[in-house]
Amino acid sequence: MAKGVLLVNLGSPDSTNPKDVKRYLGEFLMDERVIDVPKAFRTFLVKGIILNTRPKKSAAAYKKIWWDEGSPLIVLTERLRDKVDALTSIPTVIAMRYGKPSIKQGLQKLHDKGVDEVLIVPLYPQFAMATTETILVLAEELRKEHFPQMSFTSVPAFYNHPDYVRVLSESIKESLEGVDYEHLLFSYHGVPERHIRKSDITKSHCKIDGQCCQTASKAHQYCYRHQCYETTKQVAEYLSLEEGTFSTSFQSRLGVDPWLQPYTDRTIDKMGKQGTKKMAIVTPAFVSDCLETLEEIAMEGEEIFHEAGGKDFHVIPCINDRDDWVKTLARWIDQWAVVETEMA
Ligand SMILES: C=CC1=C(C)c2cc3[nH]c(cc4nc(cc5[nH]c(cc1n2)c(C)c5CCC(=O)O)C(CCC(=O)O)=C4C)c(C)c3C=C
Ligand SMILES: [Fe+2]
Ligand SMILES: [Fe+2]
Repeated sequence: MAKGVLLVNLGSPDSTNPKDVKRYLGEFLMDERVIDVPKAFRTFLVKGIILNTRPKKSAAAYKKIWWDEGSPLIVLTERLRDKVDALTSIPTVIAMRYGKPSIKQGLQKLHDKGVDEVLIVPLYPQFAMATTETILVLAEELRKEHFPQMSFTSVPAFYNHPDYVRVLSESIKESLEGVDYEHLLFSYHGVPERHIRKSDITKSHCKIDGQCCQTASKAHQYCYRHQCYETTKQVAEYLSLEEGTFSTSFQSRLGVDPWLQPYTDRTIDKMGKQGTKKMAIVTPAFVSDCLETLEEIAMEGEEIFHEAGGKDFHVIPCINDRDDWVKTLARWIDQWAVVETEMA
């Protein structure tokens, strides 16, 4: 039995050309775990409405953040892979849930190296059906159809893992060194409230009422909202942040359904209008900097803050390919390899 690792991130378009952006958004938004409505309605919404207007707007946004080497999200995931691969003896490849390299290509690469035991690492600290779950479901479908000899194990959501909390907290501490700020906002990618209820394995716990996420429940193993608030809480404890100097919000909503609140854009606007002059912002739902951090937060967010009367807007980078994060991932991989070998 030979072991290998598949690091999986969200993915990006092949280029900033609106045609490539349209193809990417089509694959992304037709995923039933992203826009979770009946297929006929999803097809109408995505192909009949969203893909007629959004690709041009998104392409313009991608143009603002694109690097010479390509999409920041892909380049940063490649850098992470190179560093992790150099630290462990287990072959490590990357894959994207949408776009390239696909999960099928990643598994094929591992297969070609003789790997038949795969550790899947969804690069999302918090579980969501639109991220972690869709990766695992697709990987299993591909395994059954193309790689029946392979077996999979996956790294669970690591939102509260002490190693991850330490890496994220240290990254915040370093970025804030010498920075004068009044408020630190933890901005997570949003999801429709409906997704939270759908992922509730108890079918009755998640009410999104401000209390459920603080009341112990086995539902929290799959509750994105709980896991986001827990990441904030544990980082705040690690950094000894004072109550009232930090808060949590949710960004990037799409469509008219209610998404998790408070919304990041409105929060930034409100803070500026209420007199906050210096704020810092961190985006812990993203391991790699991407469109949502480099454009929506660092550009649009800053503009909202300035227009609302704010002055200094400090954006903390994602953990990307930081050495302590690379070492953490390599250690998790090595631990998995040892345990699996001992059990074999
Ligand atoms: C219904 C729509 C969407 C859900 C639900 C959603 C959840 C979700 N997404 C991420 C991480 C990323 N999303 C990114 C871009 C992006 N997300 C959506 C829509 C939903 N996301 C769209 C339409 C886009 C494309 C850009 C745009 O048109 O605005 C990215 C960036 C990709 C990049 O190339 O840089 C990331 C990363 C999470 C973590 C999440 C749920 C928890
Ligand atoms: Fe998204
Ligand atoms: Fe909850």
